[in-house]
Amino acid sequence: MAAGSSDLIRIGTRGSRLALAQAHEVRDRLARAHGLSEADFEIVVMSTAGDRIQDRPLSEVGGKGLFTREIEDALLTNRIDLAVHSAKDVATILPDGLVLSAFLPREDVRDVFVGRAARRLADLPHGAVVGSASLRRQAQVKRLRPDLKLVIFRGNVQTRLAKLEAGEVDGTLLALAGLNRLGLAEVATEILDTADFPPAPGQGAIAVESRAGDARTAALVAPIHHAETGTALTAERAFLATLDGSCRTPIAAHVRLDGAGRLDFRGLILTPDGATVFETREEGPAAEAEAIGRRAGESLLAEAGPDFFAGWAAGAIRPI
Ligand SMILES: NCc1[nH]cc(CCC(=O)O)c1CC(=O)O
Repeated sequence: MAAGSSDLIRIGTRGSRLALAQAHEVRDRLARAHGLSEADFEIVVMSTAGDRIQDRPLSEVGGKGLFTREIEDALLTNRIDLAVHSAKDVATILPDGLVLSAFLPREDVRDVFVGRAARRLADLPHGAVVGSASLRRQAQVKRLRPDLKLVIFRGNVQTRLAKLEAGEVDGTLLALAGLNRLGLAEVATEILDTADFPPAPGQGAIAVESRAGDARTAALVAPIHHAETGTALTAERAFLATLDGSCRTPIAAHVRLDGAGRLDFRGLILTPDGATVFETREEGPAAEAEAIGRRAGESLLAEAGPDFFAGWAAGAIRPI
């Protein structure tokens, strides 16, 4: 590619260390796939509402695209060519004119416990304090340990680890994928099994977003797209979309592919106190990923009944 700055491939990202690590991974894979060098790319760092609002739980701040909107605006106004996101931060409905054009091979989907008072979640003393900003993780912890006190714990991975170190909480939960990408996996004191801690839809995957009509960027990212991750994410995102993806509902989903064209889907919704859980499993051809995810969502909606979600609207069930 010519060295003229007009030819630079502009990659939009948030500025956290994790976001930058993800943007660099996309850049490096693109460079390898096309015989390009770092000098052919520009990393454009942007701040999102999710980065600026630190004092409230994400579920209260609400709104779709909390970590993506400003970056999507930059795509739509042609200030960047592609955006790199944690797939789990990307809303199920994208702004008109944008598409998810590639997914990188998925990292480990599991959550980890980082404990100070104990190495294992089960060994925390009665009434210990666990910090998490995620309603899903809060509900899953409450389900196993109703005695624990859950507090809102915002900030990027480093900030949360510093708060833990400072003694603000006795333990916290993080995505192993993020720790791996930061080279910080050794801070985990327990890797949580997906049986008890199924991940958020999309956890561990990096998504590339671009303009729908942008053939140049589509061709650029095609070689770095990982088809299996795309299939898993298609099912998990269809599930989330069917359930409305309200950030106020703890939702978990995990797709496994057997490598022979079959897909195994597990999806759950919980009440925030973890006392009630609805779970579904679906199995089918990987080629029907979207329909399987939707079917799983519909079956949970039917099982949980309208009151499950109506309770939220009416405030009958409160976020912890
Ligand atoms: N906005 C939070 C967020 N979005 C993606 C990740 C981790 C990386 C991933 O799931 O791919 C994290 C941090 C965490 O959950 O610990």
